[in-house]
Order: sequence, then C-alpha cells, then structure tokens
Amino acid sequence: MTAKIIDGKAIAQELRGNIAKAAAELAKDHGIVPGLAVVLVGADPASEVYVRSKSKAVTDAGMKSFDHKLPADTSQDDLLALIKQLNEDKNVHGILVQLPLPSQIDSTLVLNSIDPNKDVDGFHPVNAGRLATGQRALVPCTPFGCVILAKKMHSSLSGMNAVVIGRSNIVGKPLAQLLLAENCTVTVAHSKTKDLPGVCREADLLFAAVGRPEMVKGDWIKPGATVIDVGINRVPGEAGKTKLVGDVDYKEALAVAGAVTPVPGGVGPMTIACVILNTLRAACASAGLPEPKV
Ligand SMILES: NC(=O)C1=CN([C@@H]2O[C@H](COP(=O)(O)OP(=O)(O)OC[C@H]3O[C@@H](n4cnc5c(N)ncnc54)[C@H](OP(=O)(O)O)[C@@H]3O)[C@@H](O)[C@H]2O)C=CC1
Ligand SMILES: Nc1nc(=O)c2c([nH]1)NC[C@@H]1CN(c3ccc(C(=O)N[C@@H](CCC(=O)O)C(=O)O)cc3)C=[N+]21
Repeated sequence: MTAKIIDGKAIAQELRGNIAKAAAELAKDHGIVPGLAVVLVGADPASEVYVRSKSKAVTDAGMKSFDHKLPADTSQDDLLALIKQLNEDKNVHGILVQLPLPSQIDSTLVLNSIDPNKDVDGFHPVNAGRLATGQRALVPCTPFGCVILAKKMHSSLSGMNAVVIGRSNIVGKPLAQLLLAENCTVTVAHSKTKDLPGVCREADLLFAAVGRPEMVKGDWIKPGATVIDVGINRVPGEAGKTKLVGDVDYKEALAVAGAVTPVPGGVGPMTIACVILNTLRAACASAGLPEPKV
C-alpha cells in the first residue's frame, strides 16, 4: 500500500484564503481589522523563522501585525509590562509570546498574564479549562491544525481509536481534548507507556508529538491508519547541512498507513494558519459577533 500524502501546505493555504475573505467582511461590515501582537524575546534562529512566517501570514490575510522583538536579557517585569500594555490595546485582538523564553523569565507566569480573550495560543488555564469543559475557547494552534487535517481524511472522526503520543500542555493534552470532543476513543501515550508500539497499532488515527526523530516505525502503524506527524526535528543531512524530519519514519509509514503528513509541509503550516484563524476568532468574539465561518 502507498499512503495518501496529506498536503498540509495546500490545506493551510486554502484555509488562509478563507480567513482573508472573512477578515475582509469583518472590516467591511463592522469596521474591525484583527490585529496580532507577536512577542519574541532573544534571537533564537528557529523562533525568528516562525515569527516571520506568522507576521507574513497575518498581513497576507489583511490583518495587522505588531511585532515586539526584545533583547535576550529582558527582565520578567519588563515583559509583564509589555503584556499589560497589549492587553489594554484595542487594536490588538491576539497576543502570542513565542516559546521558549530565556531562563530568567517564568513562562507560566507570563502566559497566565495574557488576557484569555486575546490568548491566540490557547495556553492560558482559562482556555484550557474552557476546552476541557466544551465551552467556546481559543484552542492551541498545533492541535487545532492536526484535527483539521484528520477531518480532511475522514468526514467524521466519531468512534475512531485515536492515539496521541506526547502529553505536553501545548500539543498532546489539548489534542486529546479536541479528539474527545470529536467523539474519538482517545489514548494518550508518553515516556512511561508500556508497549508503545502495541498501543500505536490499535490506532485508526495516530498522532506523534514527541520530539524524537523518526521514532515511530512502520510496524507500529495499523495498516490503513491516518498518521499525523507533529514532530519538527533538525538532524544532520547531506553535505554538512541539516534537514527537518518528523517523529515518524516517513518512508516506512508510507508503505503501511492509509494517509500520512510529511515534514516539512504537514502540521507546521497548519499551525501558522490556525494562529491567524484564532486572531480572527478573538476579534469576532471581542465585538460580540458569532464564530466566523471559514
Ligand atoms: N508542527 C508544529 O507546529 C509544532 C511542532 N512541535 C514539535 O512537536 C514535538 C513535540 O513537542 P512538545 O509537545 O512541545 O514536546 P515536549 O518535549 O513538551 O513533550 C514531549 C512528549 O513526548 C513524550 N516522550 C518523550 N520521549 C518519549 C518516548 N521515548 N516514548 C514516548 N513518549 C515520549 C514525553 O513524555 P513525558 O511527558 O513522560 O516526559 C512528552 O509528553 C517536537 O518535535 C516539537 O518540535 C511542537 C509545537 C508545534
Ligand atoms: N507561543 C508559541 N506558539 C507556538 O505555536 C510555537 C511556539 N511558541 N514555539 C515554537 C513552536 C513550534 N512552532 C512551529 C510553527 C510552524 C512551523 C512550520 O511552519 N514548519 C514548517 C517548516 C519551517 C522550517 O523550515 O523550519 C513545516 O513544517 O513545513 C513549525 C513549528 C510553533 N510553536
């Protein structure tokens, strides 16, 4: 069997086009231009790439982008003061503080200081709690993107066995909540899970969010399963260069799975699209408008 390749890049592009249309309507009908503030502390090269692609996606969608680049030795108090200012700024509907933060800053404290209504990452405990209790919430972008990709392959996920490898607050846990809301039977696996390959083989939908290059092998995959690879791992490539690989052995997965996401070009572009979508959602909610249709 050769798996279908799930083209995250193309699906993200289509979604971004729909978001741009909805944003144009919001501007025309209500005079609101959604704005996203991205805060980057320090100069990590990978973070700079992500921040650039987020800002570009925002302006491509006809929204406003406010970039705040702070030096690596920024104090926690200065960062909290900036967030307070952004919380109060009427032109800012979404705030994203790029992780990881330098060690002198308490990330949890910083994330908890963002107005939950502007928390487009969905990391604030209010949004995590809203998601877990089935209320309208800003949902973390990477899990949001993963579920959109799974639903492109299956019109309904109801009753499917979903296995999520990884239980981080930013990917694994919220992904499990979203899948539960889609009526999947959800298993969350992690570093203490016994017989991980056997657990994975039960999955109709397998999500890998581990951070270990090509850990998931072909014989861990149920034939015909849909495999969504969240991992972004930079490993040595040819001619002294580095290359990106996922948490799934892509070649082996292609031979067994029904559908699989590539890395790059799978979940990553969907994360960016969902940041923009959440900014639009936050702008609509702030004006008391219903959930935008995209
Ligand atoms: N495409 C995208 O947009 C994004 C991609 N990523 C990528 O996704 C991956 C995961 O990110 P993140 O959730 O932040 O990572 P974390 O390091 O926070 O979490 C990793 C999880 O994997 C589990 N784990 C580690 N080793 C094993 C193992 N050998 N067997 C089973 N489980 C294991 C850990 O278990 P335990 O809890 O027991 O320690 C933990 O729950 C990374 O590659 C990251 O780069 C992240 C965000 C966005
Ligand atoms: N507050 C916060 N929110 C985040 O959402 C967040 C974060 N911090 N810190 C880092 C992780 C990682 N992340 C990615 C986003 C896009 C790609 C992406 O677009 N990847 C491209 C490849 C890009 C490349 O070539 O490096 C792809 O997979 O095709 C990857 C990873 C968001 N994160």
